[in-house]
Amino acid sequence: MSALLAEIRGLSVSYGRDDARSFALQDVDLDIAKGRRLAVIGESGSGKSTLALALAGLLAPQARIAGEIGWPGLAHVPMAGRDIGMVFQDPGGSLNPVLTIGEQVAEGAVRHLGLDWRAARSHALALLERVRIPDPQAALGAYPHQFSGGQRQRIAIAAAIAAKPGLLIADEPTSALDMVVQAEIVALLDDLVREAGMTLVFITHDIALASGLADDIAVFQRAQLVEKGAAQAVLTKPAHAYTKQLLAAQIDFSTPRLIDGVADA
Ligand SMILES: Nc1ncnc2c1ncn2[C@@H]1O[C@H](COP(=O)(O)OP(=O)(O)OP(=O)(O)O)[C@@H](O)[C@H]1O
Repeated sequence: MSALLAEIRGLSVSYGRDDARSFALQDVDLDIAKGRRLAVIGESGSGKSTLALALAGLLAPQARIAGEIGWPGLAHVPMAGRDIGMVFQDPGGSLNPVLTIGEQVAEGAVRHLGLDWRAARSHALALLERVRIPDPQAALGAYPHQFSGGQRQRIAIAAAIAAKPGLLIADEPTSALDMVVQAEIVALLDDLVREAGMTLVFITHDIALASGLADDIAVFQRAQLVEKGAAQAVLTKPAHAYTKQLLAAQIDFSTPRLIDGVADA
């Protein structure tokens, strides 16, 4: 049994006035095991991104929060950028168009690892090589618009892990990409988290994509966590009608790796 990284207890997040409050998350209890890959699945608006932002301490100031997130084993509440790396759907959103790739990937190492810019640039070069950006030396001085969508996402991943975070949260990181590139990015994330022993929270509406990578699955529907468990169990013996519906929709599109690809629990 893995140690716990995070313990989410009775977490509710709501927006709006008292008389018209809408819940983005409602009474969520979820454990995130250290070193495992958790897929958070659900339709649009089910609260997945809210969960990611709550973990990273990045909820909007107007969000009303109840319940708690505990970090057993950590001496302090983790900080986004340093202890938690974030990758979003649109790498354009996380990369600054007017800064070079080198500056952006090196920045986390300067700020959080205390490297000087020269050392951070070497660190950035190694990271760009690691995420397989062609000609990484030239890439250091290039700008985001000079890369394809898939390459930009690889660069955003390099920037997200530059400070060596223990937790990587990827929020729909492949939704804007074509299917071949999607699979490559998922494989890259999988390699990186295994290598570094990172914990991964992978948010997606695509249960088939999640099945290739997840150890554990949490299924959200309308702000509620409706099912959670080891990926193998959730995918082969779903307990909740909504999970069954998601699986049935995938099976209709005949995704053979849905069950075959499930990581061992
Ligand atoms: N800052 C905010 N102010 C008001 N409502 C919000 C805010 N952020 C999220 N919500 C609402 O909370 C609900 C959950 O949103 P959330 O983005 O977490 O869902 P999601 O499952 O990630 O959806 P998607 O896949 O479309 O990103 C939605 O109804 C959304 O409109």
